[in-house]
Amino acid sequence: MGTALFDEAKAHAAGASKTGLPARSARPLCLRHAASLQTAASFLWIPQAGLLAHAVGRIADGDGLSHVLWPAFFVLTLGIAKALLDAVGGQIALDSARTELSVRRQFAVAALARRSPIDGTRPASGQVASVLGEQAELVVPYLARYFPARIKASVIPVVMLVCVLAISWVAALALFISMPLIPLFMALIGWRAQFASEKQLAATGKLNAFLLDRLRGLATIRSFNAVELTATRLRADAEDLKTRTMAVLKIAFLSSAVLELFAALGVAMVAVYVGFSLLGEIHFGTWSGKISLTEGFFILLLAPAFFEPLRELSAVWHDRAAGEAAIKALDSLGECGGIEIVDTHSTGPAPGFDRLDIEFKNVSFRYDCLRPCALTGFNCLIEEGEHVALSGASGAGKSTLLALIAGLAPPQTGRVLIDGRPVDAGVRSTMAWIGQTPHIFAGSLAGNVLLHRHYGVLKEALALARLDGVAAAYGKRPLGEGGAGLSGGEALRLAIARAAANPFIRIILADEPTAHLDAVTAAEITESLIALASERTLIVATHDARLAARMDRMILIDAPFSKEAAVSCEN
Ligand SMILES: Nc1ncnc2c1ncn2[C@@H]1O[C@H](COP(=O)(O)OP(=O)(O)OP(=O)(O)O)[C@@H](O)[C@H]1O
Repeated sequence: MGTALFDEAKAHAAGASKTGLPARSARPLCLRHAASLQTAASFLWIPQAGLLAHAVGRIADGDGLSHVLWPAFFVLTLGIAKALLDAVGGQIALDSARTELSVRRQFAVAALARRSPIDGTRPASGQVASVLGEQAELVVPYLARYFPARIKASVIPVVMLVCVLAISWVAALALFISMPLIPLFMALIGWRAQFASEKQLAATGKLNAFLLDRLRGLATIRSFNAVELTATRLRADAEDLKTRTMAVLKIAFLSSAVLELFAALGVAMVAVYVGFSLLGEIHFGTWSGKISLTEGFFILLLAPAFFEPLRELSAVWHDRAAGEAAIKALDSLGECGGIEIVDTHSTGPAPGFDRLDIEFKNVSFRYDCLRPCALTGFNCLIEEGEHVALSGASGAGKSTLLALIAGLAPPQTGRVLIDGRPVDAGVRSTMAWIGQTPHIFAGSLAGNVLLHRHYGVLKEALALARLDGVAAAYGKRPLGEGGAGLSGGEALRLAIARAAANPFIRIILADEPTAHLDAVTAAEITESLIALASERTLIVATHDARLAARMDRMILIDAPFSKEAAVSCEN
């Protein structure tokens, strides 16, 4: 069962690889099996009702209770079988819905992981967290409950109608008249419900994104005295979400009210007809001329059951609207677009490369078509082991160049070659990136340096980064959130120690490592970097003349709009 679903999920993914989206119309096979079991369970009510009506008829005819023992036994047996089929079907539906959700989540996460960190169009983290965590859960009730309910609603009423029609065409007509009005009204309401659900989920995502963003910048908000303005905006967004949620609830209540009204009318019409027929007031509407108590009771038992699948469908109608909106939101996370990282398939530590020379061949790159090129026709060769400073005016493209070496984006024209081949995940695993604000995980300083590597390398890495004193002071105590408690210089040293603890590193990319540091700390960081880069390639984008002077050579990058070539000069 699980395998079949998985195969189908793989087929989704295969079909999706061209479009970037899983095929939405395909339903896992297991969901169909679950719906079949639950439908079969509902059908068992027909023989149960027949047996009950038969027993009541016998009792009314004055037969002894012994004549109803066998029907009672069969009603009980059918009841147990019905409950079992329903429970097994429900469990299968739930399991398949969860598996389907996992497949869609994996697909969305894989697509997000491909998006480059330099892609400015990436969805906000708060929104992603809201869609992947909270909103995605709405897919489960939609698939597990709505899908089987829809199958039941399309099959069971028809069969029950045929059973009633076999006895009385008037009772069948009463049911038939009230039935189509229900799906019609529910379809009309459903379109509105889905629209409202999509808007509500979008508002939830927006509010989460806004909240996370502002929480991250709480210190800035406080220092610029913008607390009240932020709170006002938050209040307005929360109010908007409340309005949208109320709109969805209003529609949900409306759809239930419509169904109950028509179901009650249908059952009432049948009950009036059967009652007056049994009293002898009505003499038409049956094939046999007169309705018996057994037949009348059978029709009365089937009438509410006729509406039951529709009532069930109405109860999960809102799940459909919310579930489809959640699938849409998940799929939109999985959509291709924006800047993608080159080759995200991790191959583990790279096997031996010959010489990791880095070569730019006529490389041009722009972030999007609305912006000018960040690099134009750029050529250069950096040999393995060289220490190079990238210099140039702010906005000249130094960080962009580092990003292209790391394969965080492919160039639009030209080629970036390392060891004579385009950048891939293997060669990326030989690189360390040292930025101005390294990410510090929740945990101890040693844990942040090692990142699950062997403990043996810790001492040497800390010593190289001149972080041993700080590490001794912290001991096993966890660092504050986002590295709170570490100075900017110490956070940078931690990044250097991390790179030193990784034995596979051969290329170090450093983006303005000494920016915002005082002269003494900048000099210390410079020394640590040079120690780290011994027998390794070091490429530093910097405005720091002292750091640049310690490199073997400097590559000067022209200002934007006029970069035809890079000027290289020996130190
Ligand atoms: N993520 C991004 N999305 C869109 N445009 C970007 C992005 N990052 C940089 N740019 C643009 O690309 C150009 C080059 O930016 P880049 O950061 O590479 O310059 P830089 O030389 O490193 O500047 P600085 O010395 O100020 O750090 C600039 O015009 C910048 O506005």
